[in-house]
Amino acid sequence: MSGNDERRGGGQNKAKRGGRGQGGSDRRDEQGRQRHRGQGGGERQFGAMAPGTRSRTADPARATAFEVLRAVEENDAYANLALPAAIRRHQLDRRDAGFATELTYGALRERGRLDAILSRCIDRPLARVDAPVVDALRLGAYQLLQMRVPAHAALDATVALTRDLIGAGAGGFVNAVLRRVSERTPQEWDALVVEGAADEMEALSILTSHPAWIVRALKQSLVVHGRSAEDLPGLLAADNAAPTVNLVSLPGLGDPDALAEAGAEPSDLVPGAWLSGLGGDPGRLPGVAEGTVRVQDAGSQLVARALAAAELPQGGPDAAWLDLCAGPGGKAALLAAIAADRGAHLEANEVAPHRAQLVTQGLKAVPQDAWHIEVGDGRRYAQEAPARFDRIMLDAPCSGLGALRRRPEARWRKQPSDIPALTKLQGELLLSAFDALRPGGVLAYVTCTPHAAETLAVVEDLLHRRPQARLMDTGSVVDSVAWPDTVGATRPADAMIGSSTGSTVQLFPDAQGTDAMFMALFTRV
Ligand SMILES: C[S@@+](CC[C@H](N)C(=O)[O-])C[C@H]1O[C@@H](n2cnc3c(N)ncnc32)[C@H](O)[C@@H]1O
Repeated sequence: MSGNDERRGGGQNKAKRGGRGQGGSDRRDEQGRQRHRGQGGGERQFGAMAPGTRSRTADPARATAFEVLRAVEENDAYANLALPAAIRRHQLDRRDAGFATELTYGALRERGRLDAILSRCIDRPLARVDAPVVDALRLGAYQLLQMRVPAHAALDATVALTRDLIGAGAGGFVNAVLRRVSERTPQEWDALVVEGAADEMEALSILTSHPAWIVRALKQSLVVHGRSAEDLPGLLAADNAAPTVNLVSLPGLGDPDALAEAGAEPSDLVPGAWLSGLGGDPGRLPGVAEGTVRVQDAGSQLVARALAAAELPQGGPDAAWLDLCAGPGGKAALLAAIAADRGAHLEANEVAPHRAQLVTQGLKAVPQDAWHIEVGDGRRYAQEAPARFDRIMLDAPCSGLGALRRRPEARWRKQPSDIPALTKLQGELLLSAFDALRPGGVLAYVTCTPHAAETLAVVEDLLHRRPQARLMDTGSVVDSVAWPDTVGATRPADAMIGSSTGSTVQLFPDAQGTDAMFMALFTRV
Protein backbone atom coordinates (compact mmCIF):
# COMPACT_ATOMS: atom_id res chain seq x y z
CA MET A 1 0.00 0.00 0.00
CA SER A 2 1.28 3.44 -0.88
CA GLY A 3 1.34 6.53 1.27
CA ASN A 4 -1.41 7.98 -0.90
CA ASP A 5 -3.62 5.05 -0.15
CA GLU A 6 -3.13 5.71 3.55
CA ARG A 7 -3.89 9.40 3.14
CA ARG A 8 -7.09 8.54 1.34
CA GLY A 9 -7.91 6.16 4.15
CA GLY A 10 -8.08 3.46 1.49
CA GLY A 11 -10.18 0.36 1.89
CA GLN A 12 -7.32 -1.84 2.97
CA ASN A 13 -6.69 0.24 6.05
CA LYS A 14 -9.29 -1.55 8.06
CA ALA A 15 -9.07 -2.33 11.70
CA LYS A 16 -10.35 -5.77 12.65
CA ARG A 17 -13.79 -5.69 14.19
CA GLY A 18 -14.89 -7.40 17.32
CA GLY A 19 -13.18 -7.70 20.66
CA ARG A 20 -14.78 -6.66 23.86
CA GLY A 21 -16.08 -3.41 22.59
CA GLN A 22 -17.34 -1.50 25.60
CA GLY A 23 -13.99 -0.50 26.98
CA GLY A 24 -14.46 3.22 27.32
CA SER A 25 -12.05 5.70 28.70
CA ASP A 26 -13.08 5.22 32.35
CA ARG A 27 -12.17 1.59 32.16
CA ARG A 28 -8.92 2.46 30.48
CA ASP A 29 -8.03 4.99 33.19
CA GLU A 30 -8.45 2.25 35.72
CA GLN A 31 -6.39 -0.13 33.65
CA GLY A 32 -3.77 2.48 33.21
CA ARG A 33 -3.21 2.66 36.95
CA GLN A 34 -2.86 -1.11 37.20
CA ARG A 35 -0.77 -1.13 34.10
CA HIS A 36 1.56 -3.93 33.17
CA ARG A 37 4.85 -3.23 34.95
CA GLY A 38 7.04 -5.97 33.59
CA GLN A 39 9.72 -4.73 31.30
CA GLY A 40 9.57 -1.02 31.63
CA GLY A 41 11.12 -0.64 35.06
CA GLY A 42 8.03 0.43 36.98
CA GLU A 43 5.03 2.62 36.40
CA ARG A 44 5.31 5.60 34.17
CA GLN A 45 4.34 8.85 35.75
CA PHE A 46 2.69 10.68 32.93
CA GLY A 47 -0.97 10.56 33.92
CA ALA A 48 -1.09 14.15 35.04
CA MET A 49 1.88 15.20 32.99
CA ALA A 50 0.88 14.13 29.51
CA PRO A 51 0.98 17.06 27.13
CA GLY A 52 -2.35 18.65 26.22
CA THR A 53 -4.35 16.85 23.57
CA ARG A 54 -7.26 19.14 22.64
CA SER A 55 -5.52 20.54 19.62
CA ARG A 56 -6.22 19.19 16.14
CA THR A 57 -2.52 19.31 15.39
CA ALA A 58 0.31 17.19 16.70
CA ASP A 59 1.50 18.33 20.11
CA PRO A 60 5.25 19.01 20.17
CA ALA A 61 6.18 16.19 22.57
CA ARG A 62 4.46 13.48 20.52
CA ALA A 63 5.63 15.06 17.25
CA THR A 64 9.16 14.82 18.62
CA ALA A 65 8.73 11.12 19.38
CA PHE A 66 7.22 10.52 15.94
CA GLU A 67 10.07 12.31 14.18
CA VAL A 68 12.65 10.25 16.02
CA LEU A 69 10.89 6.97 15.22
CA ARG A 70 10.80 8.00 11.57
CA ALA A 71 14.49 8.97 11.58
CA VAL A 72 15.42 5.64 13.17
CA GLU A 73 13.38 3.71 10.61
CA GLU A 74 14.19 5.72 7.49
CA ASN A 75 17.72 7.00 8.08
CA ASP A 76 19.14 4.42 10.48
CA ALA A 77 19.46 7.25 13.02
CA TYR A 78 20.49 6.50 16.60
CA ALA A 79 17.68 7.49 18.93
CA ASN A 80 20.07 8.67 21.62
CA LEU A 81 21.44 11.26 19.17
CA ALA A 82 18.27 12.08 17.23
CA LEU A 83 16.12 12.62 20.30
CA PRO A 84 18.09 15.45 21.97
CA ALA A 85 18.26 17.23 18.60
CA ALA A 86 14.49 16.89 18.10
CA ILE A 87 13.82 18.07 21.67
CA ARG A 88 15.89 21.19 20.98
CA ARG A 89 14.21 21.77 17.62
CA HIS A 90 10.76 21.63 19.22
CA GLN A 91 11.95 23.65 22.22
CA LEU A 92 10.33 21.25 24.65
CA ASP A 93 10.27 22.20 28.29
CA ARG A 94 11.58 19.74 30.85
CA ARG A 95 8.25 18.01 31.42
CA ASP A 96 7.51 17.52 27.73
CA ALA A 97 11.08 16.40 27.11
CA GLY A 98 10.61 13.71 29.77
CA PHE A 99 7.36 12.59 28.15
CA ALA A 100 8.90 12.52 24.67
CA THR A 101 11.90 10.56 25.94
CA GLU A 102 9.82 7.91 27.66
CA LEU A 103 7.50 7.60 24.66
CA THR A 104 10.29 7.42 22.08
CA TYR A 105 12.49 4.98 23.96
CA GLY A 106 9.56 2.84 25.07
CA ALA A 107 8.00 2.57 21.61
CA LEU A 108 11.37 1.67 20.07
CA ARG A 109 12.32 -0.83 22.75
CA GLU A 110 8.92 -2.52 22.91
CA ARG A 111 8.42 -2.65 19.19
CA GLY A 112 8.18 -6.46 19.09
CA ARG A 113 5.43 -6.71 21.68
CA LEU A 114 3.53 -3.68 20.37
CA ASP A 115 3.64 -5.06 16.83
CA ALA A 116 2.33 -8.42 18.03
CA ILE A 117 -0.62 -6.62 19.63
CA LEU A 118 -1.23 -4.30 16.68
CA SER A 119 -1.16 -7.27 14.29
CA ARG A 120 -4.19 -8.64 16.08
CA CYS A 121 -6.09 -5.42 15.48
CA ILE A 122 -5.53 -5.13 11.72
CA ASP A 123 -6.86 -7.43 9.04
CA ARG A 124 -3.60 -7.69 7.09
CA PRO A 125 0.07 -8.06 7.90
CA LEU A 126 1.61 -5.06 9.61
CA ALA A 127 4.34 -5.10 6.94
CA ARG A 128 1.69 -3.98 4.45
CA VAL A 129 0.71 -0.90 6.42
CA ASP A 130 2.64 2.26 5.53
CA ALA A 131 5.66 2.67 7.77
CA PRO A 132 4.74 6.15 9.12
CA VAL A 133 1.30 4.83 10.08
CA VAL A 134 2.87 1.89 11.89
CA ASP A 135 5.07 4.30 13.84
CA ALA A 136 2.03 6.36 14.85
CA LEU A 137 0.27 3.16 15.93
CA ARG A 138 3.27 2.10 18.01
CA LEU A 139 3.28 5.47 19.75
CA GLY A 140 -0.43 5.27 20.46
CA ALA A 141 -0.29 1.67 21.65
CA TYR A 142 2.65 2.41 23.93
CA GLN A 143 0.76 5.27 25.56
CA LEU A 144 -2.30 3.08 26.01
CA LEU A 145 -0.51 0.07 27.39
CA GLN A 146 2.60 1.32 29.15
CA MET A 147 2.14 4.93 30.24
CA ARG A 148 -0.39 6.44 32.56
CA VAL A 149 -1.95 8.42 29.78
CA PRO A 150 -5.77 8.24 29.87
CA ALA A 151 -7.11 6.32 26.88
CA HIS A 152 -9.03 9.25 25.41
CA ALA A 153 -5.93 11.43 25.56
CA ALA A 154 -3.71 8.78 23.97
CA LEU A 155 -6.26 8.23 21.21
CA ASP A 156 -7.09 11.86 20.49
CA ALA A 157 -3.49 12.96 20.49
CA THR A 158 -2.28 10.13 18.27
CA VAL A 159 -5.09 10.68 15.80
CA ALA A 160 -4.34 14.43 15.71
CA LEU A 161 -0.68 13.64 15.13
CA THR A 162 -1.55 11.24 12.33
CA ARG A 163 -3.87 13.70 10.57
CA ASP A 164 -1.34 16.49 10.94
CA LEU A 165 1.85 14.66 9.99
CA ILE A 166 0.65 11.78 7.78
CA GLY A 167 -2.83 12.51 6.37
CA ALA A 168 -6.52 12.70 7.20
CA GLY A 169 -7.46 9.25 5.89
CA ALA A 170 -4.79 7.58 7.98
CA GLY A 171 -6.26 9.33 11.03
CA GLY A 172 -9.46 7.29 10.78
CA PHE A 173 -7.50 4.08 10.45
CA VAL A 174 -5.29 4.87 13.44
CA ASN A 175 -8.36 5.77 15.49
CA ALA A 176 -10.02 2.45 14.70
CA VAL A 177 -6.93 0.35 15.46
CA LEU A 178 -6.13 2.11 18.70
CA ARG A 179 -9.72 1.73 19.89
CA ARG A 180 -9.26 -1.99 19.51
CA VAL A 181 -5.99 -1.85 21.42
CA SER A 182 -7.75 0.04 24.21
CA GLU A 183 -10.34 -2.70 24.61
CA ARG A 184 -8.02 -5.00 26.54
CA THR A 185 -5.71 -4.61 29.47
CA PRO A 186 -1.98 -5.11 28.96
CA GLN A 187 -2.25 -8.40 30.80
CA GLU A 188 -5.05 -9.57 28.52
CA TRP A 189 -3.03 -8.63 25.47
CA ASP A 190 0.02 -10.45 26.77
CA ALA A 191 -2.01 -13.62 27.30
CA LEU A 192 -3.41 -13.31 23.78
CA VAL A 193 -0.20 -12.60 21.89
CA VAL A 194 1.62 -15.62 23.30
CA GLU A 195 -1.20 -18.01 22.41
CA GLY A 196 0.26 -20.27 19.79
CA ALA A 197 3.88 -19.41 20.60
CA ALA A 198 6.00 -22.45 19.74
CA ASP A 199 7.72 -22.57 23.12
CA GLU A 200 8.62 -20.59 26.19
CA MET A 201 11.52 -18.90 24.39
CA GLU A 202 9.25 -17.56 21.67
CA ALA A 203 6.77 -16.35 24.28
CA LEU A 204 9.57 -14.55 26.15
CA SER A 205 10.78 -13.07 22.90
CA ILE A 206 7.35 -11.53 22.25
CA LEU A 207 6.60 -10.44 25.79
CA THR A 208 9.97 -8.85 26.42
CA SER A 209 10.42 -7.50 22.91
CA HIS A 210 13.73 -9.17 22.19
CA PRO A 211 14.44 -10.89 18.86
CA ALA A 212 14.38 -14.66 19.41
CA TRP A 213 18.07 -15.13 18.55
CA ILE A 214 19.04 -12.61 21.23
CA VAL A 215 16.87 -14.39 23.80
CA ARG A 216 18.67 -17.65 22.97
CA ALA A 217 22.11 -16.00 23.07
CA LEU A 218 21.39 -14.41 26.46
CA LYS A 219 20.14 -17.68 27.87
CA GLN A 220 23.31 -19.41 26.74
CA SER A 221 25.44 -16.62 28.15
CA LEU A 222 23.80 -16.95 31.56
CA VAL A 223 24.50 -20.66 31.63
CA VAL A 224 28.08 -20.58 30.36
CA HIS A 225 28.92 -17.77 32.73
CA GLY A 226 27.74 -19.79 35.69
CA ARG A 227 24.18 -18.55 36.23
CA SER A 228 20.80 -20.23 36.05
CA ALA A 229 18.69 -20.19 32.88
CA GLU A 230 15.82 -19.28 35.19
CA ASP A 231 17.34 -15.82 35.51
CA LEU A 232 16.56 -15.14 31.85
CA PRO A 233 13.22 -13.27 32.33
CA GLY A 234 14.88 -10.99 34.88
CA LEU A 235 17.78 -10.29 32.54
CA LEU A 236 15.43 -9.48 29.65
CA ALA A 237 13.38 -7.22 31.93
CA ALA A 238 16.54 -5.39 33.00
CA ASP A 239 17.27 -4.68 29.33
CA ASN A 240 13.96 -2.87 29.11
CA ALA A 241 14.48 -0.63 32.12
CA ALA A 242 16.04 2.78 31.67
CA PRO A 243 19.56 2.66 33.14
CA THR A 244 20.54 5.04 35.92
CA VAL A 245 23.09 7.59 34.85
CA ASN A 246 26.51 6.66 36.28
CA LEU A 247 29.47 9.00 36.38
CA VAL A 248 33.15 8.56 36.98
CA SER A 249 35.08 11.07 38.99
CA LEU A 250 38.52 10.83 37.38
CA PRO A 251 41.05 9.98 40.07
CA GLY A 252 43.14 12.97 41.09
CA LEU A 253 41.01 15.28 38.90
CA GLY A 254 37.34 15.08 39.93
CA ASP A 255 36.09 16.58 43.18
CA PRO A 256 34.02 14.01 45.12
CA ASP A 257 33.00 16.55 47.79
CA ALA A 258 31.58 18.90 45.17
CA LEU A 259 29.69 15.99 43.57
CA ALA A 260 28.18 14.97 46.89
CA GLU A 261 27.24 18.57 47.65
CA ALA A 262 25.47 18.82 44.29
CA GLY A 263 23.31 15.78 45.14
CA ALA A 264 25.18 12.97 43.35
CA GLU A 265 25.35 9.70 45.26
CA PRO A 266 28.29 7.33 45.45
CA SER A 267 27.78 4.00 43.65
CA ASP A 268 27.84 0.90 45.81
CA LEU A 269 29.67 -1.07 43.12
CA VAL A 270 33.00 0.62 42.56
CA PRO A 271 34.85 3.43 44.31
CA GLY A 272 34.97 6.62 42.25
CA ALA A 273 31.64 5.86 40.54
CA TRP A 274 28.65 8.13 41.17
CA LEU A 275 24.95 8.16 40.40
CA SER A 276 23.75 11.49 39.10
CA GLY A 277 21.00 11.60 41.77
CA LEU A 278 18.02 13.94 42.25
CA GLY A 279 16.82 13.11 38.73
CA GLY A 280 18.98 16.00 37.63
CA ASP A 281 20.72 16.61 34.34
CA PRO A 282 24.22 15.15 34.82
CA GLY A 283 25.57 17.92 32.61
CA ARG A 284 24.98 20.36 35.47
CA LEU A 285 27.11 18.48 37.98
CA PRO A 286 30.43 20.04 38.93
CA GLY A 287 33.32 18.73 36.84
CA VAL A 288 31.24 17.46 33.92
CA ALA A 289 31.77 20.54 31.74
CA GLU A 290 35.51 20.46 32.55
CA GLY A 291 35.77 16.72 31.75
CA THR A 292 37.03 15.70 35.20
CA VAL A 293 33.70 13.97 35.82
CA ARG A 294 32.30 11.90 32.95
CA VAL A 295 29.19 9.86 32.26
CA GLN A 296 30.33 6.22 32.31
CA ASP A 297 28.69 2.95 33.21
CA ALA A 298 29.99 1.52 36.49
CA GLY A 299 30.84 -1.76 34.74
CA SER A 300 33.19 0.07 32.38
CA GLN A 301 34.82 1.75 35.34
CA LEU A 302 35.23 -1.56 37.09
CA VAL A 303 37.04 -3.27 34.21
CA ALA A 304 39.33 -0.28 33.57
CA ARG A 305 40.25 -0.11 37.25
CA ALA A 306 40.81 -3.87 37.34
CA LEU A 307 43.32 -3.68 34.49
CA ALA A 308 45.17 -0.87 36.29
CA ALA A 309 45.11 -2.74 39.63
CA ALA A 310 46.20 -6.20 38.45
CA GLU A 311 49.57 -7.12 39.89
CA LEU A 312 52.24 -7.62 37.22
CA PRO A 313 53.14 -11.28 37.89
CA GLN A 314 56.87 -10.79 37.36
CA GLY A 315 57.13 -7.19 38.57
CA GLY A 316 59.30 -4.98 36.35
CA PRO A 317 58.47 -1.74 34.53
CA ASP A 318 54.90 -0.45 34.56
CA ALA A 319 55.02 2.70 32.47
CA ALA A 320 53.88 1.73 28.95
CA TRP A 321 50.11 1.33 28.72
CA LEU A 322 48.05 0.80 25.56
CA ASP A 323 44.31 1.13 24.88
CA LEU A 324 44.06 -0.67 21.54
CA CYS A 325 40.45 0.25 20.60
CA ALA A 326 39.95 3.48 22.48
CA GLY A 327 37.07 5.32 20.77
CA PRO A 328 35.09 7.16 21.99
CA GLY A 329 37.42 7.26 24.98
CA GLY A 330 35.51 6.38 28.14
CA LYS A 331 37.95 3.81 29.45
CA ALA A 332 40.94 5.69 28.00
CA ALA A 333 40.05 8.75 30.12
CA LEU A 334 39.96 6.69 33.31
CA LEU A 335 43.11 4.75 32.43
CA ALA A 336 44.98 7.94 31.47
CA ALA A 337 43.99 9.61 34.76
CA ILE A 338 45.30 6.60 36.69
CA ALA A 339 48.42 6.51 34.50
CA ALA A 340 49.04 10.21 35.23
CA ASP A 341 48.80 9.47 38.93
CA ARG A 342 51.27 6.58 38.68
CA GLY A 343 53.82 8.13 36.32
CA ALA A 344 52.79 5.85 33.43
CA HIS A 345 51.87 6.84 29.86
CA LEU A 346 48.81 5.71 27.88
CA GLU A 347 48.86 5.24 24.12
CA ALA A 348 45.22 5.42 22.99
CA ASN A 349 44.69 3.88 19.56
CA GLU A 350 41.53 4.02 17.46
CA VAL A 351 40.94 3.02 13.85
CA ALA A 352 38.16 5.52 13.02
CA PRO A 353 39.48 9.10 12.79
CA HIS A 354 36.23 10.71 13.97
CA ARG A 355 36.18 8.44 17.00
CA ALA A 356 39.84 9.21 17.66
CA GLN A 357 38.76 12.88 17.82
CA LEU A 358 36.28 11.96 20.52
CA VAL A 359 39.08 10.31 22.47
CA THR A 360 41.13 13.51 22.25
CA GLN A 361 38.16 15.50 23.57
CA GLY A 362 37.52 12.96 26.31
CA LEU A 363 41.10 13.15 27.53
CA LYS A 364 41.31 16.93 27.58
CA ALA A 365 41.19 17.16 31.38
CA VAL A 366 44.03 14.67 31.90
CA PRO A 367 47.60 16.07 31.98
CA GLN A 368 48.89 15.90 28.43
CA ASP A 369 52.17 14.17 29.15
CA ALA A 370 50.25 11.13 30.40
CA TRP A 371 48.74 10.14 27.04
CA HIS A 372 48.81 10.42 23.28
CA ILE A 373 46.52 9.29 20.48
CA GLU A 374 47.31 7.01 17.54
CA VAL A 375 44.95 6.46 14.63
CA GLY A 376 45.17 3.09 12.91
CA ASP A 377 44.19 -0.55 12.80
CA GLY A 378 44.95 -2.28 16.08
CA ARG A 379 46.03 -5.39 14.22
CA ARG A 380 49.29 -3.70 13.24
CA TYR A 381 50.66 -3.72 16.80
CA ALA A 382 51.88 -7.32 16.64
CA GLN A 383 54.32 -6.35 13.91
CA GLU A 384 55.02 -2.74 14.83
CA ALA A 385 55.32 -2.98 18.60
CA PRO A 386 56.10 -6.56 19.64
CA ALA A 387 56.39 -7.08 23.41
CA ARG A 388 56.37 -3.33 24.04
CA PHE A 389 53.58 -2.72 26.55
CA ASP A 390 53.23 -3.41 30.27
CA ARG A 391 49.43 -3.10 30.36
CA ILE A 392 46.98 -3.35 27.47
CA MET A 393 43.23 -2.75 27.31
CA LEU A 394 41.47 -4.43 24.39
CA ASP A 395 37.86 -3.26 24.62
CA ALA A 396 36.89 -4.99 21.42
CA PRO A 397 34.28 -3.99 18.85
CA CYS A 398 31.37 -6.33 19.61
CA SER A 399 27.68 -6.96 19.09
CA GLY A 400 26.81 -4.77 22.09
CA LEU A 401 24.21 -7.22 23.40
CA GLY A 402 25.22 -6.18 26.90
CA ALA A 403 24.17 -2.57 26.39
CA LEU A 404 20.72 -2.99 24.82
CA ARG A 405 19.10 -0.87 27.55
CA ARG A 406 21.06 2.17 26.31
CA ARG A 407 20.20 1.84 22.60
CA PRO A 408 16.49 1.16 22.34
CA GLU A 409 16.57 0.42 18.60
CA ALA A 410 19.78 -1.62 18.64
CA ARG A 411 18.19 -5.01 19.23
CA TRP A 412 16.16 -4.71 16.01
CA ARG A 413 19.19 -3.76 13.92
CA LYS A 414 21.54 -6.53 14.94
CA GLN A 415 21.55 -9.87 13.16
CA PRO A 416 22.97 -13.24 14.12
CA SER A 417 24.90 -13.06 10.87
CA ASP A 418 26.89 -10.11 12.35
CA ILE A 419 28.56 -12.38 14.88
CA PRO A 420 31.07 -14.38 12.77
CA ALA A 421 32.76 -11.26 11.34
CA LEU A 422 32.95 -9.77 14.82
CA THR A 423 34.48 -12.86 16.41
CA LYS A 424 37.06 -13.02 13.61
CA LEU A 425 38.06 -9.38 14.21
CA GLN A 426 38.05 -9.90 18.00
CA GLY A 427 40.35 -12.90 17.64
CA GLU A 428 42.75 -11.00 15.38
CA LEU A 429 42.82 -7.96 17.66
CA LEU A 430 43.41 -10.18 20.69
CA LEU A 431 46.35 -11.94 19.01
CA SER A 432 47.80 -8.56 18.07
CA ALA A 433 47.33 -7.21 21.58
CA PHE A 434 48.91 -10.31 23.08
CA ASP A 435 51.94 -10.05 20.81
CA ALA A 436 52.36 -6.40 21.83
CA LEU A 437 52.42 -7.40 25.52
CA ARG A 438 55.80 -7.89 27.18
CA PRO A 439 56.40 -11.08 29.14
CA GLY A 440 55.00 -10.49 32.62
CA GLY A 441 52.63 -7.75 31.40
CA VAL A 442 48.83 -7.76 31.81
CA LEU A 443 46.28 -7.71 28.99
CA ALA A 444 42.52 -7.17 29.47
CA TYR A 445 40.11 -8.57 26.91
CA VAL A 446 36.80 -6.73 27.41
CA THR A 447 33.47 -6.72 25.57
CA CYS A 448 30.09 -5.16 26.27
CA THR A 449 28.38 -8.34 25.18
CA PRO A 450 27.87 -11.57 27.09
CA HIS A 451 27.52 -13.59 23.85
CA ALA A 452 29.63 -16.72 24.47
CA ALA A 453 31.05 -16.69 20.94
CA GLU A 454 32.48 -13.21 21.58
CA THR A 455 33.64 -13.89 25.12
CA LEU A 456 34.72 -17.38 26.21
CA ALA A 457 35.27 -18.71 22.69
CA VAL A 458 37.66 -15.83 21.88
CA VAL A 459 39.48 -16.40 25.17
CA GLU A 460 39.83 -20.11 24.47
CA ASP A 461 41.11 -19.41 21.00
CA LEU A 462 43.92 -17.20 22.31
CA LEU A 463 44.94 -19.81 24.88
CA HIS A 464 45.01 -22.35 22.09
CA ARG A 465 47.06 -20.22 19.70
CA ARG A 466 49.53 -18.69 22.13
CA PRO A 467 51.00 -21.22 24.56
CA GLN A 468 52.66 -18.32 26.43
CA ALA A 469 49.23 -16.89 27.33
CA ARG A 470 47.91 -17.48 30.85
CA LEU A 471 44.46 -16.58 32.01
CA MET A 472 44.72 -14.73 35.33
CA ASP A 473 42.26 -14.90 38.21
CA THR A 474 40.22 -12.03 36.80
CA GLY A 475 37.49 -12.50 39.39
CA SER A 476 39.83 -11.80 42.28
CA VAL A 477 41.24 -8.71 40.62
CA VAL A 478 37.76 -7.34 39.91
CA ASP A 479 36.69 -8.09 43.46
CA SER A 480 39.74 -6.22 44.73
CA VAL A 481 38.69 -2.97 43.03
CA ALA A 482 34.95 -3.23 43.78
CA TRP A 483 33.35 -2.35 47.08
CA PRO A 484 33.34 -5.54 49.18
CA ASP A 485 30.59 -8.10 48.44
CA THR A 486 29.13 -6.25 45.49
CA VAL A 487 30.33 -8.01 42.35
CA GLY A 488 29.92 -11.74 42.84
CA ALA A 489 29.80 -12.46 39.13
CA THR A 490 33.08 -14.28 38.87
CA ARG A 491 33.45 -17.94 38.27
CA PRO A 492 36.37 -20.33 37.95
CA ALA A 493 36.90 -20.79 34.25
CA ASP A 494 38.27 -24.33 34.54
CA ALA A 495 35.12 -25.98 33.32
CA MET A 496 35.11 -23.98 30.11
CA ILE A 497 38.75 -23.34 29.43
CA GLY A 498 40.71 -26.57 29.52
CA SER A 499 43.49 -26.70 32.05
CA SER A 500 43.53 -22.98 32.76
CA THR A 501 43.31 -22.10 36.43
CA GLY A 502 42.23 -18.52 35.83
CA SER A 503 38.79 -17.01 35.86
CA THR A 504 36.72 -14.59 33.82
CA VAL A 505 34.13 -12.05 34.91
CA GLN A 506 30.72 -11.48 33.37
CA LEU A 507 28.60 -8.65 34.73
CA PHE A 508 24.85 -8.50 34.02
CA PRO A 509 22.36 -5.63 34.27
CA ASP A 510 19.95 -7.67 36.40
CA ALA A 511 22.69 -8.70 38.84
CA GLN A 512 25.16 -5.83 39.12
CA GLY A 513 23.03 -3.08 37.55
CA THR A 514 25.77 -2.49 34.97
CA ASP A 515 26.01 -3.17 31.26
CA ALA A 516 26.82 -6.83 30.62
CA MET A 517 30.59 -6.35 30.43
CA PHE A 518 32.87 -9.34 30.06
CA MET A 519 36.50 -9.33 31.16
CA ALA A 520 39.40 -11.75 30.94
CA LEU A 521 42.87 -10.80 32.18
CA PHE A 522 45.91 -12.51 30.66
CA THR A 523 49.57 -12.46 31.31
CA ARG A 524 52.43 -13.69 29.15
CA VAL A 525 55.01 -16.12 30.45
C1 LIG B 1 33.75 -1.11 22.17
S1 LIG B 1 34.40 0.25 21.37
C2 LIG B 1 35.59 0.83 22.52
C3 LIG B 1 34.97 1.67 23.61
C4 LIG B 1 36.00 2.44 24.39
N1 LIG B 1 37.01 1.58 24.95
C5 LIG B 1 35.38 3.27 25.49
O1 LIG B 1 35.39 2.84 26.66
O2 LIG B 1 34.87 4.35 25.19
C6 LIG B 1 35.40 -0.46 20.13
C7 LIG B 1 36.17 0.54 19.29
O3 LIG B 1 37.04 -0.21 18.44
C8 LIG B 1 37.18 0.47 17.24
N2 LIG B 1 37.73 -0.48 16.25
C9 LIG B 1 37.07 -1.30 15.42
N3 LIG B 1 37.94 -2.01 14.68
C10 LIG B 1 39.17 -1.64 15.08
C11 LIG B 1 40.48 -2.01 14.68
N4 LIG B 1 40.68 -2.93 13.72
N5 LIG B 1 41.53 -1.43 15.27
C12 LIG B 1 41.33 -0.49 16.25
N6 LIG B 1 40.12 -0.09 16.66
C13 LIG B 1 39.05 -0.66 16.08
C14 LIG B 1 35.80 0.98 16.94
O4 LIG B 1 35.84 2.06 16.03
C15 LIG B 1 35.33 1.39 18.34
O5 LIG B 1 35.60 2.75 18.56
